[in-house]
Amino acid sequence: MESVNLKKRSKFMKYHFIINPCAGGGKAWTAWHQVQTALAAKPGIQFDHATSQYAGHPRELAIQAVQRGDCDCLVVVGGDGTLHEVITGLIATQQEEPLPVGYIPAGTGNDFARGYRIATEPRQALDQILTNQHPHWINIGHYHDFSRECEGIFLNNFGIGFDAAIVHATNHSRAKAFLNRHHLGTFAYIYKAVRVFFAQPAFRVVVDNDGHQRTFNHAFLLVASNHPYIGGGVRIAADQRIDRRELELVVVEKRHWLTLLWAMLMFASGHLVDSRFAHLFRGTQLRYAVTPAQYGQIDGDEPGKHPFDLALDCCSYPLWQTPLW
Ligand SMILES: Nc1ncnc2c1ncn2[C@@H]1O[C@H](COP(=O)(O)OP(=O)(O)OP(=O)(O)O)[C@@H](O)[C@H]1O
Repeated sequence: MESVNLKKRSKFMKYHFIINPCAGGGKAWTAWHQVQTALAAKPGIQFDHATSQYAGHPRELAIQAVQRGDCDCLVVVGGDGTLHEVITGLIATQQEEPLPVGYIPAGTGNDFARGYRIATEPRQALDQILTNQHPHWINIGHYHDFSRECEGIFLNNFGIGFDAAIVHATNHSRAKAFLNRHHLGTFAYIYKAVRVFFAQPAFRVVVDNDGHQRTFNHAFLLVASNHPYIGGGVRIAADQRIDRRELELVVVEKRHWLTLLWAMLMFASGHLVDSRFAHLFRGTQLRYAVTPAQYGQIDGDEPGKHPFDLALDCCSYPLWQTPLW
């Protein structure tokens, strides 16, 4: 994918907003109203919008925007799941000159905004888009799962085991909608994390590290990251950068519940990578397999519970948004 002609777009751009009104328990809808007010105060900015009506619709709206060809930048108002869907749709269209994306974060976790340094205040995030002058190419994780013969991307992370079981438990919790509505989504994660900690069994991971196999028979947490943050701001890959063509894989083992508890406390405090409990692998390509069946999470979405046989590599996509620093 080339960045040809993207520079000339900085003036007279037309923005197409895609809003997921349900993201963040309705936070995105409030954010969109703030964005609309801010746009109304800036005459001359051309924009239109579409509201997603169901899960999967953001992807379809992104593809339709490319097919119409009547905008210069797609702006997502929603959570990381909505952004993931939109970029998946855009990559699927295989545009010669990719339509750049801006993001107004309004989900529960907003890890992508932390990783790319986007303000969580909608008007400030909008300014980062409107004042931007050139495309910023970000790294994106691409996976092929040979166990199910499917592929896809991740902007944040692809987790298997502990974090994915928390995502599963939280997503299927009856309290989630209530807690989100009252901006208490983080408590739902913590509550489920404690329960999963005791319930989650160890599993087997075989990592192919440049032709040398490393086997972990008691893996508990396995996360491939594209930037440092997971689970609403926990630092799991401290040195990872979203503008660097690289992925980081961390494996944590369950040897004894006390050492695991210590590792999980290091994880929660953002110091896991400094601990002796974490095994790190870095590269533009990663290859590993997991047995038996485990929960997975891809940017917070659930591919289901099954064995994984994964090959990861990197691709890139342009954002039209200046990072905060
Ligand atoms: N109108 C809609 N009704 C229900 N779901 C929708 C609608 N529009 C989009 N979705 C789906 O909602 C899902 C979750 O969105 P998203 O991840 O952005 O919000 P969130 O879960 O609140 O935020 P976070 O991922 O930060 O926790 C996406 O898969 C998206 O397809």
